[in-house]
Amino acid sequence: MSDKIELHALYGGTFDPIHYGHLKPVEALAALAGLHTVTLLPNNVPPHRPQPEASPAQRIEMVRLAIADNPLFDLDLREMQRNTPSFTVDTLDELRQERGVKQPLAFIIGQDSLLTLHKWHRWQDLLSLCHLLVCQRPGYSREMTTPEQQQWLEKHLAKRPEELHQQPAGKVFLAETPLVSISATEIRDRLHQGHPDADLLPPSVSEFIAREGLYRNPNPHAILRR
Ligand SMILES: Nc1ncnc2c1ncn2[C@@H]1O[C@H](COP(=O)(O)OP(=O)(O)OP(=O)(O)O)[C@@H](O)[C@H]1O
Ligand SMILES: O=C(O)c1ccc[n+]([C@@H]2O[C@H](COP(=O)([O-])O)[C@@H](O)[C@H]2O)c1
Repeated sequence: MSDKIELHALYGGTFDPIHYGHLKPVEALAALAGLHTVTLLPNNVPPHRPQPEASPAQRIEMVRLAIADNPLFDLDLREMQRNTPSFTVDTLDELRQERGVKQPLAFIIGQDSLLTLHKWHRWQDLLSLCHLLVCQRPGYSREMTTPEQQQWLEKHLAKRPEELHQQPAGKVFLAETPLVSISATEIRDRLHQGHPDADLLPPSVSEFIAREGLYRNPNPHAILRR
């Protein structure tokens, strides 16, 4: 048996609901970065946004259905066990304690999340705990918004995916993933207006949403967004 420690990648999200914009870019990322497994990590209390419309149990079930036939993905429910804001740095601290200092760990985000990373709790500690693997997202620049953030990015950029496997943390990998123009907000809005969600998410998730009558009532957050 090889004693090589494999890179473990986690993909956090609110997944309200999970959709092809989550799944397709990450499948491509896995091929580019040599990931054998991607662990989906649904949050309980999203730190920087309104509470999800679907319940935790419904979001978990949608994730389960979405990945049921795809051996690339598995599921970690640890954030669901905490009722405090699901700060990523807390989850990574916990994983580091479990996995030790040598295990290469990565956290996957979309480009929109990278651009607001400086607002995350203890964001400066993230790269001491993991690598960040970043999928492109339509409408979001690959340039950071300030020279300081751009400098930070360039200092940590991984030039080759191999670097992610050779050290436990500290690199940012900007992956050339396909642009998928889907958001959970768009899906919720479509369903609130009685439009179909076809082709935006896996059929099993779409069927679950219909069965549960999810996202059917007028959007509870619409007033807040005006
Ligand atoms: N279409 C997409 N392309 C690339 N990354 C995405 C895409 N949709 C979501 N992500 C990334 O997936 C992670 C989890 O996202 P989240 O569950 O909030 O989905 P969302 O579609 O952005 O939701 P919402 O519209 O409710 O804000 C984030 O890091 C986000 O950047
Ligand atoms: O730790 C933070 O401060 C923090 C702030 C915003 C988002 N996150 C995490 O980033 C992931 C994507 O978040 P979201 O809101 O786009 O679904 C999810 O795992 C969140 O818990 C984490």
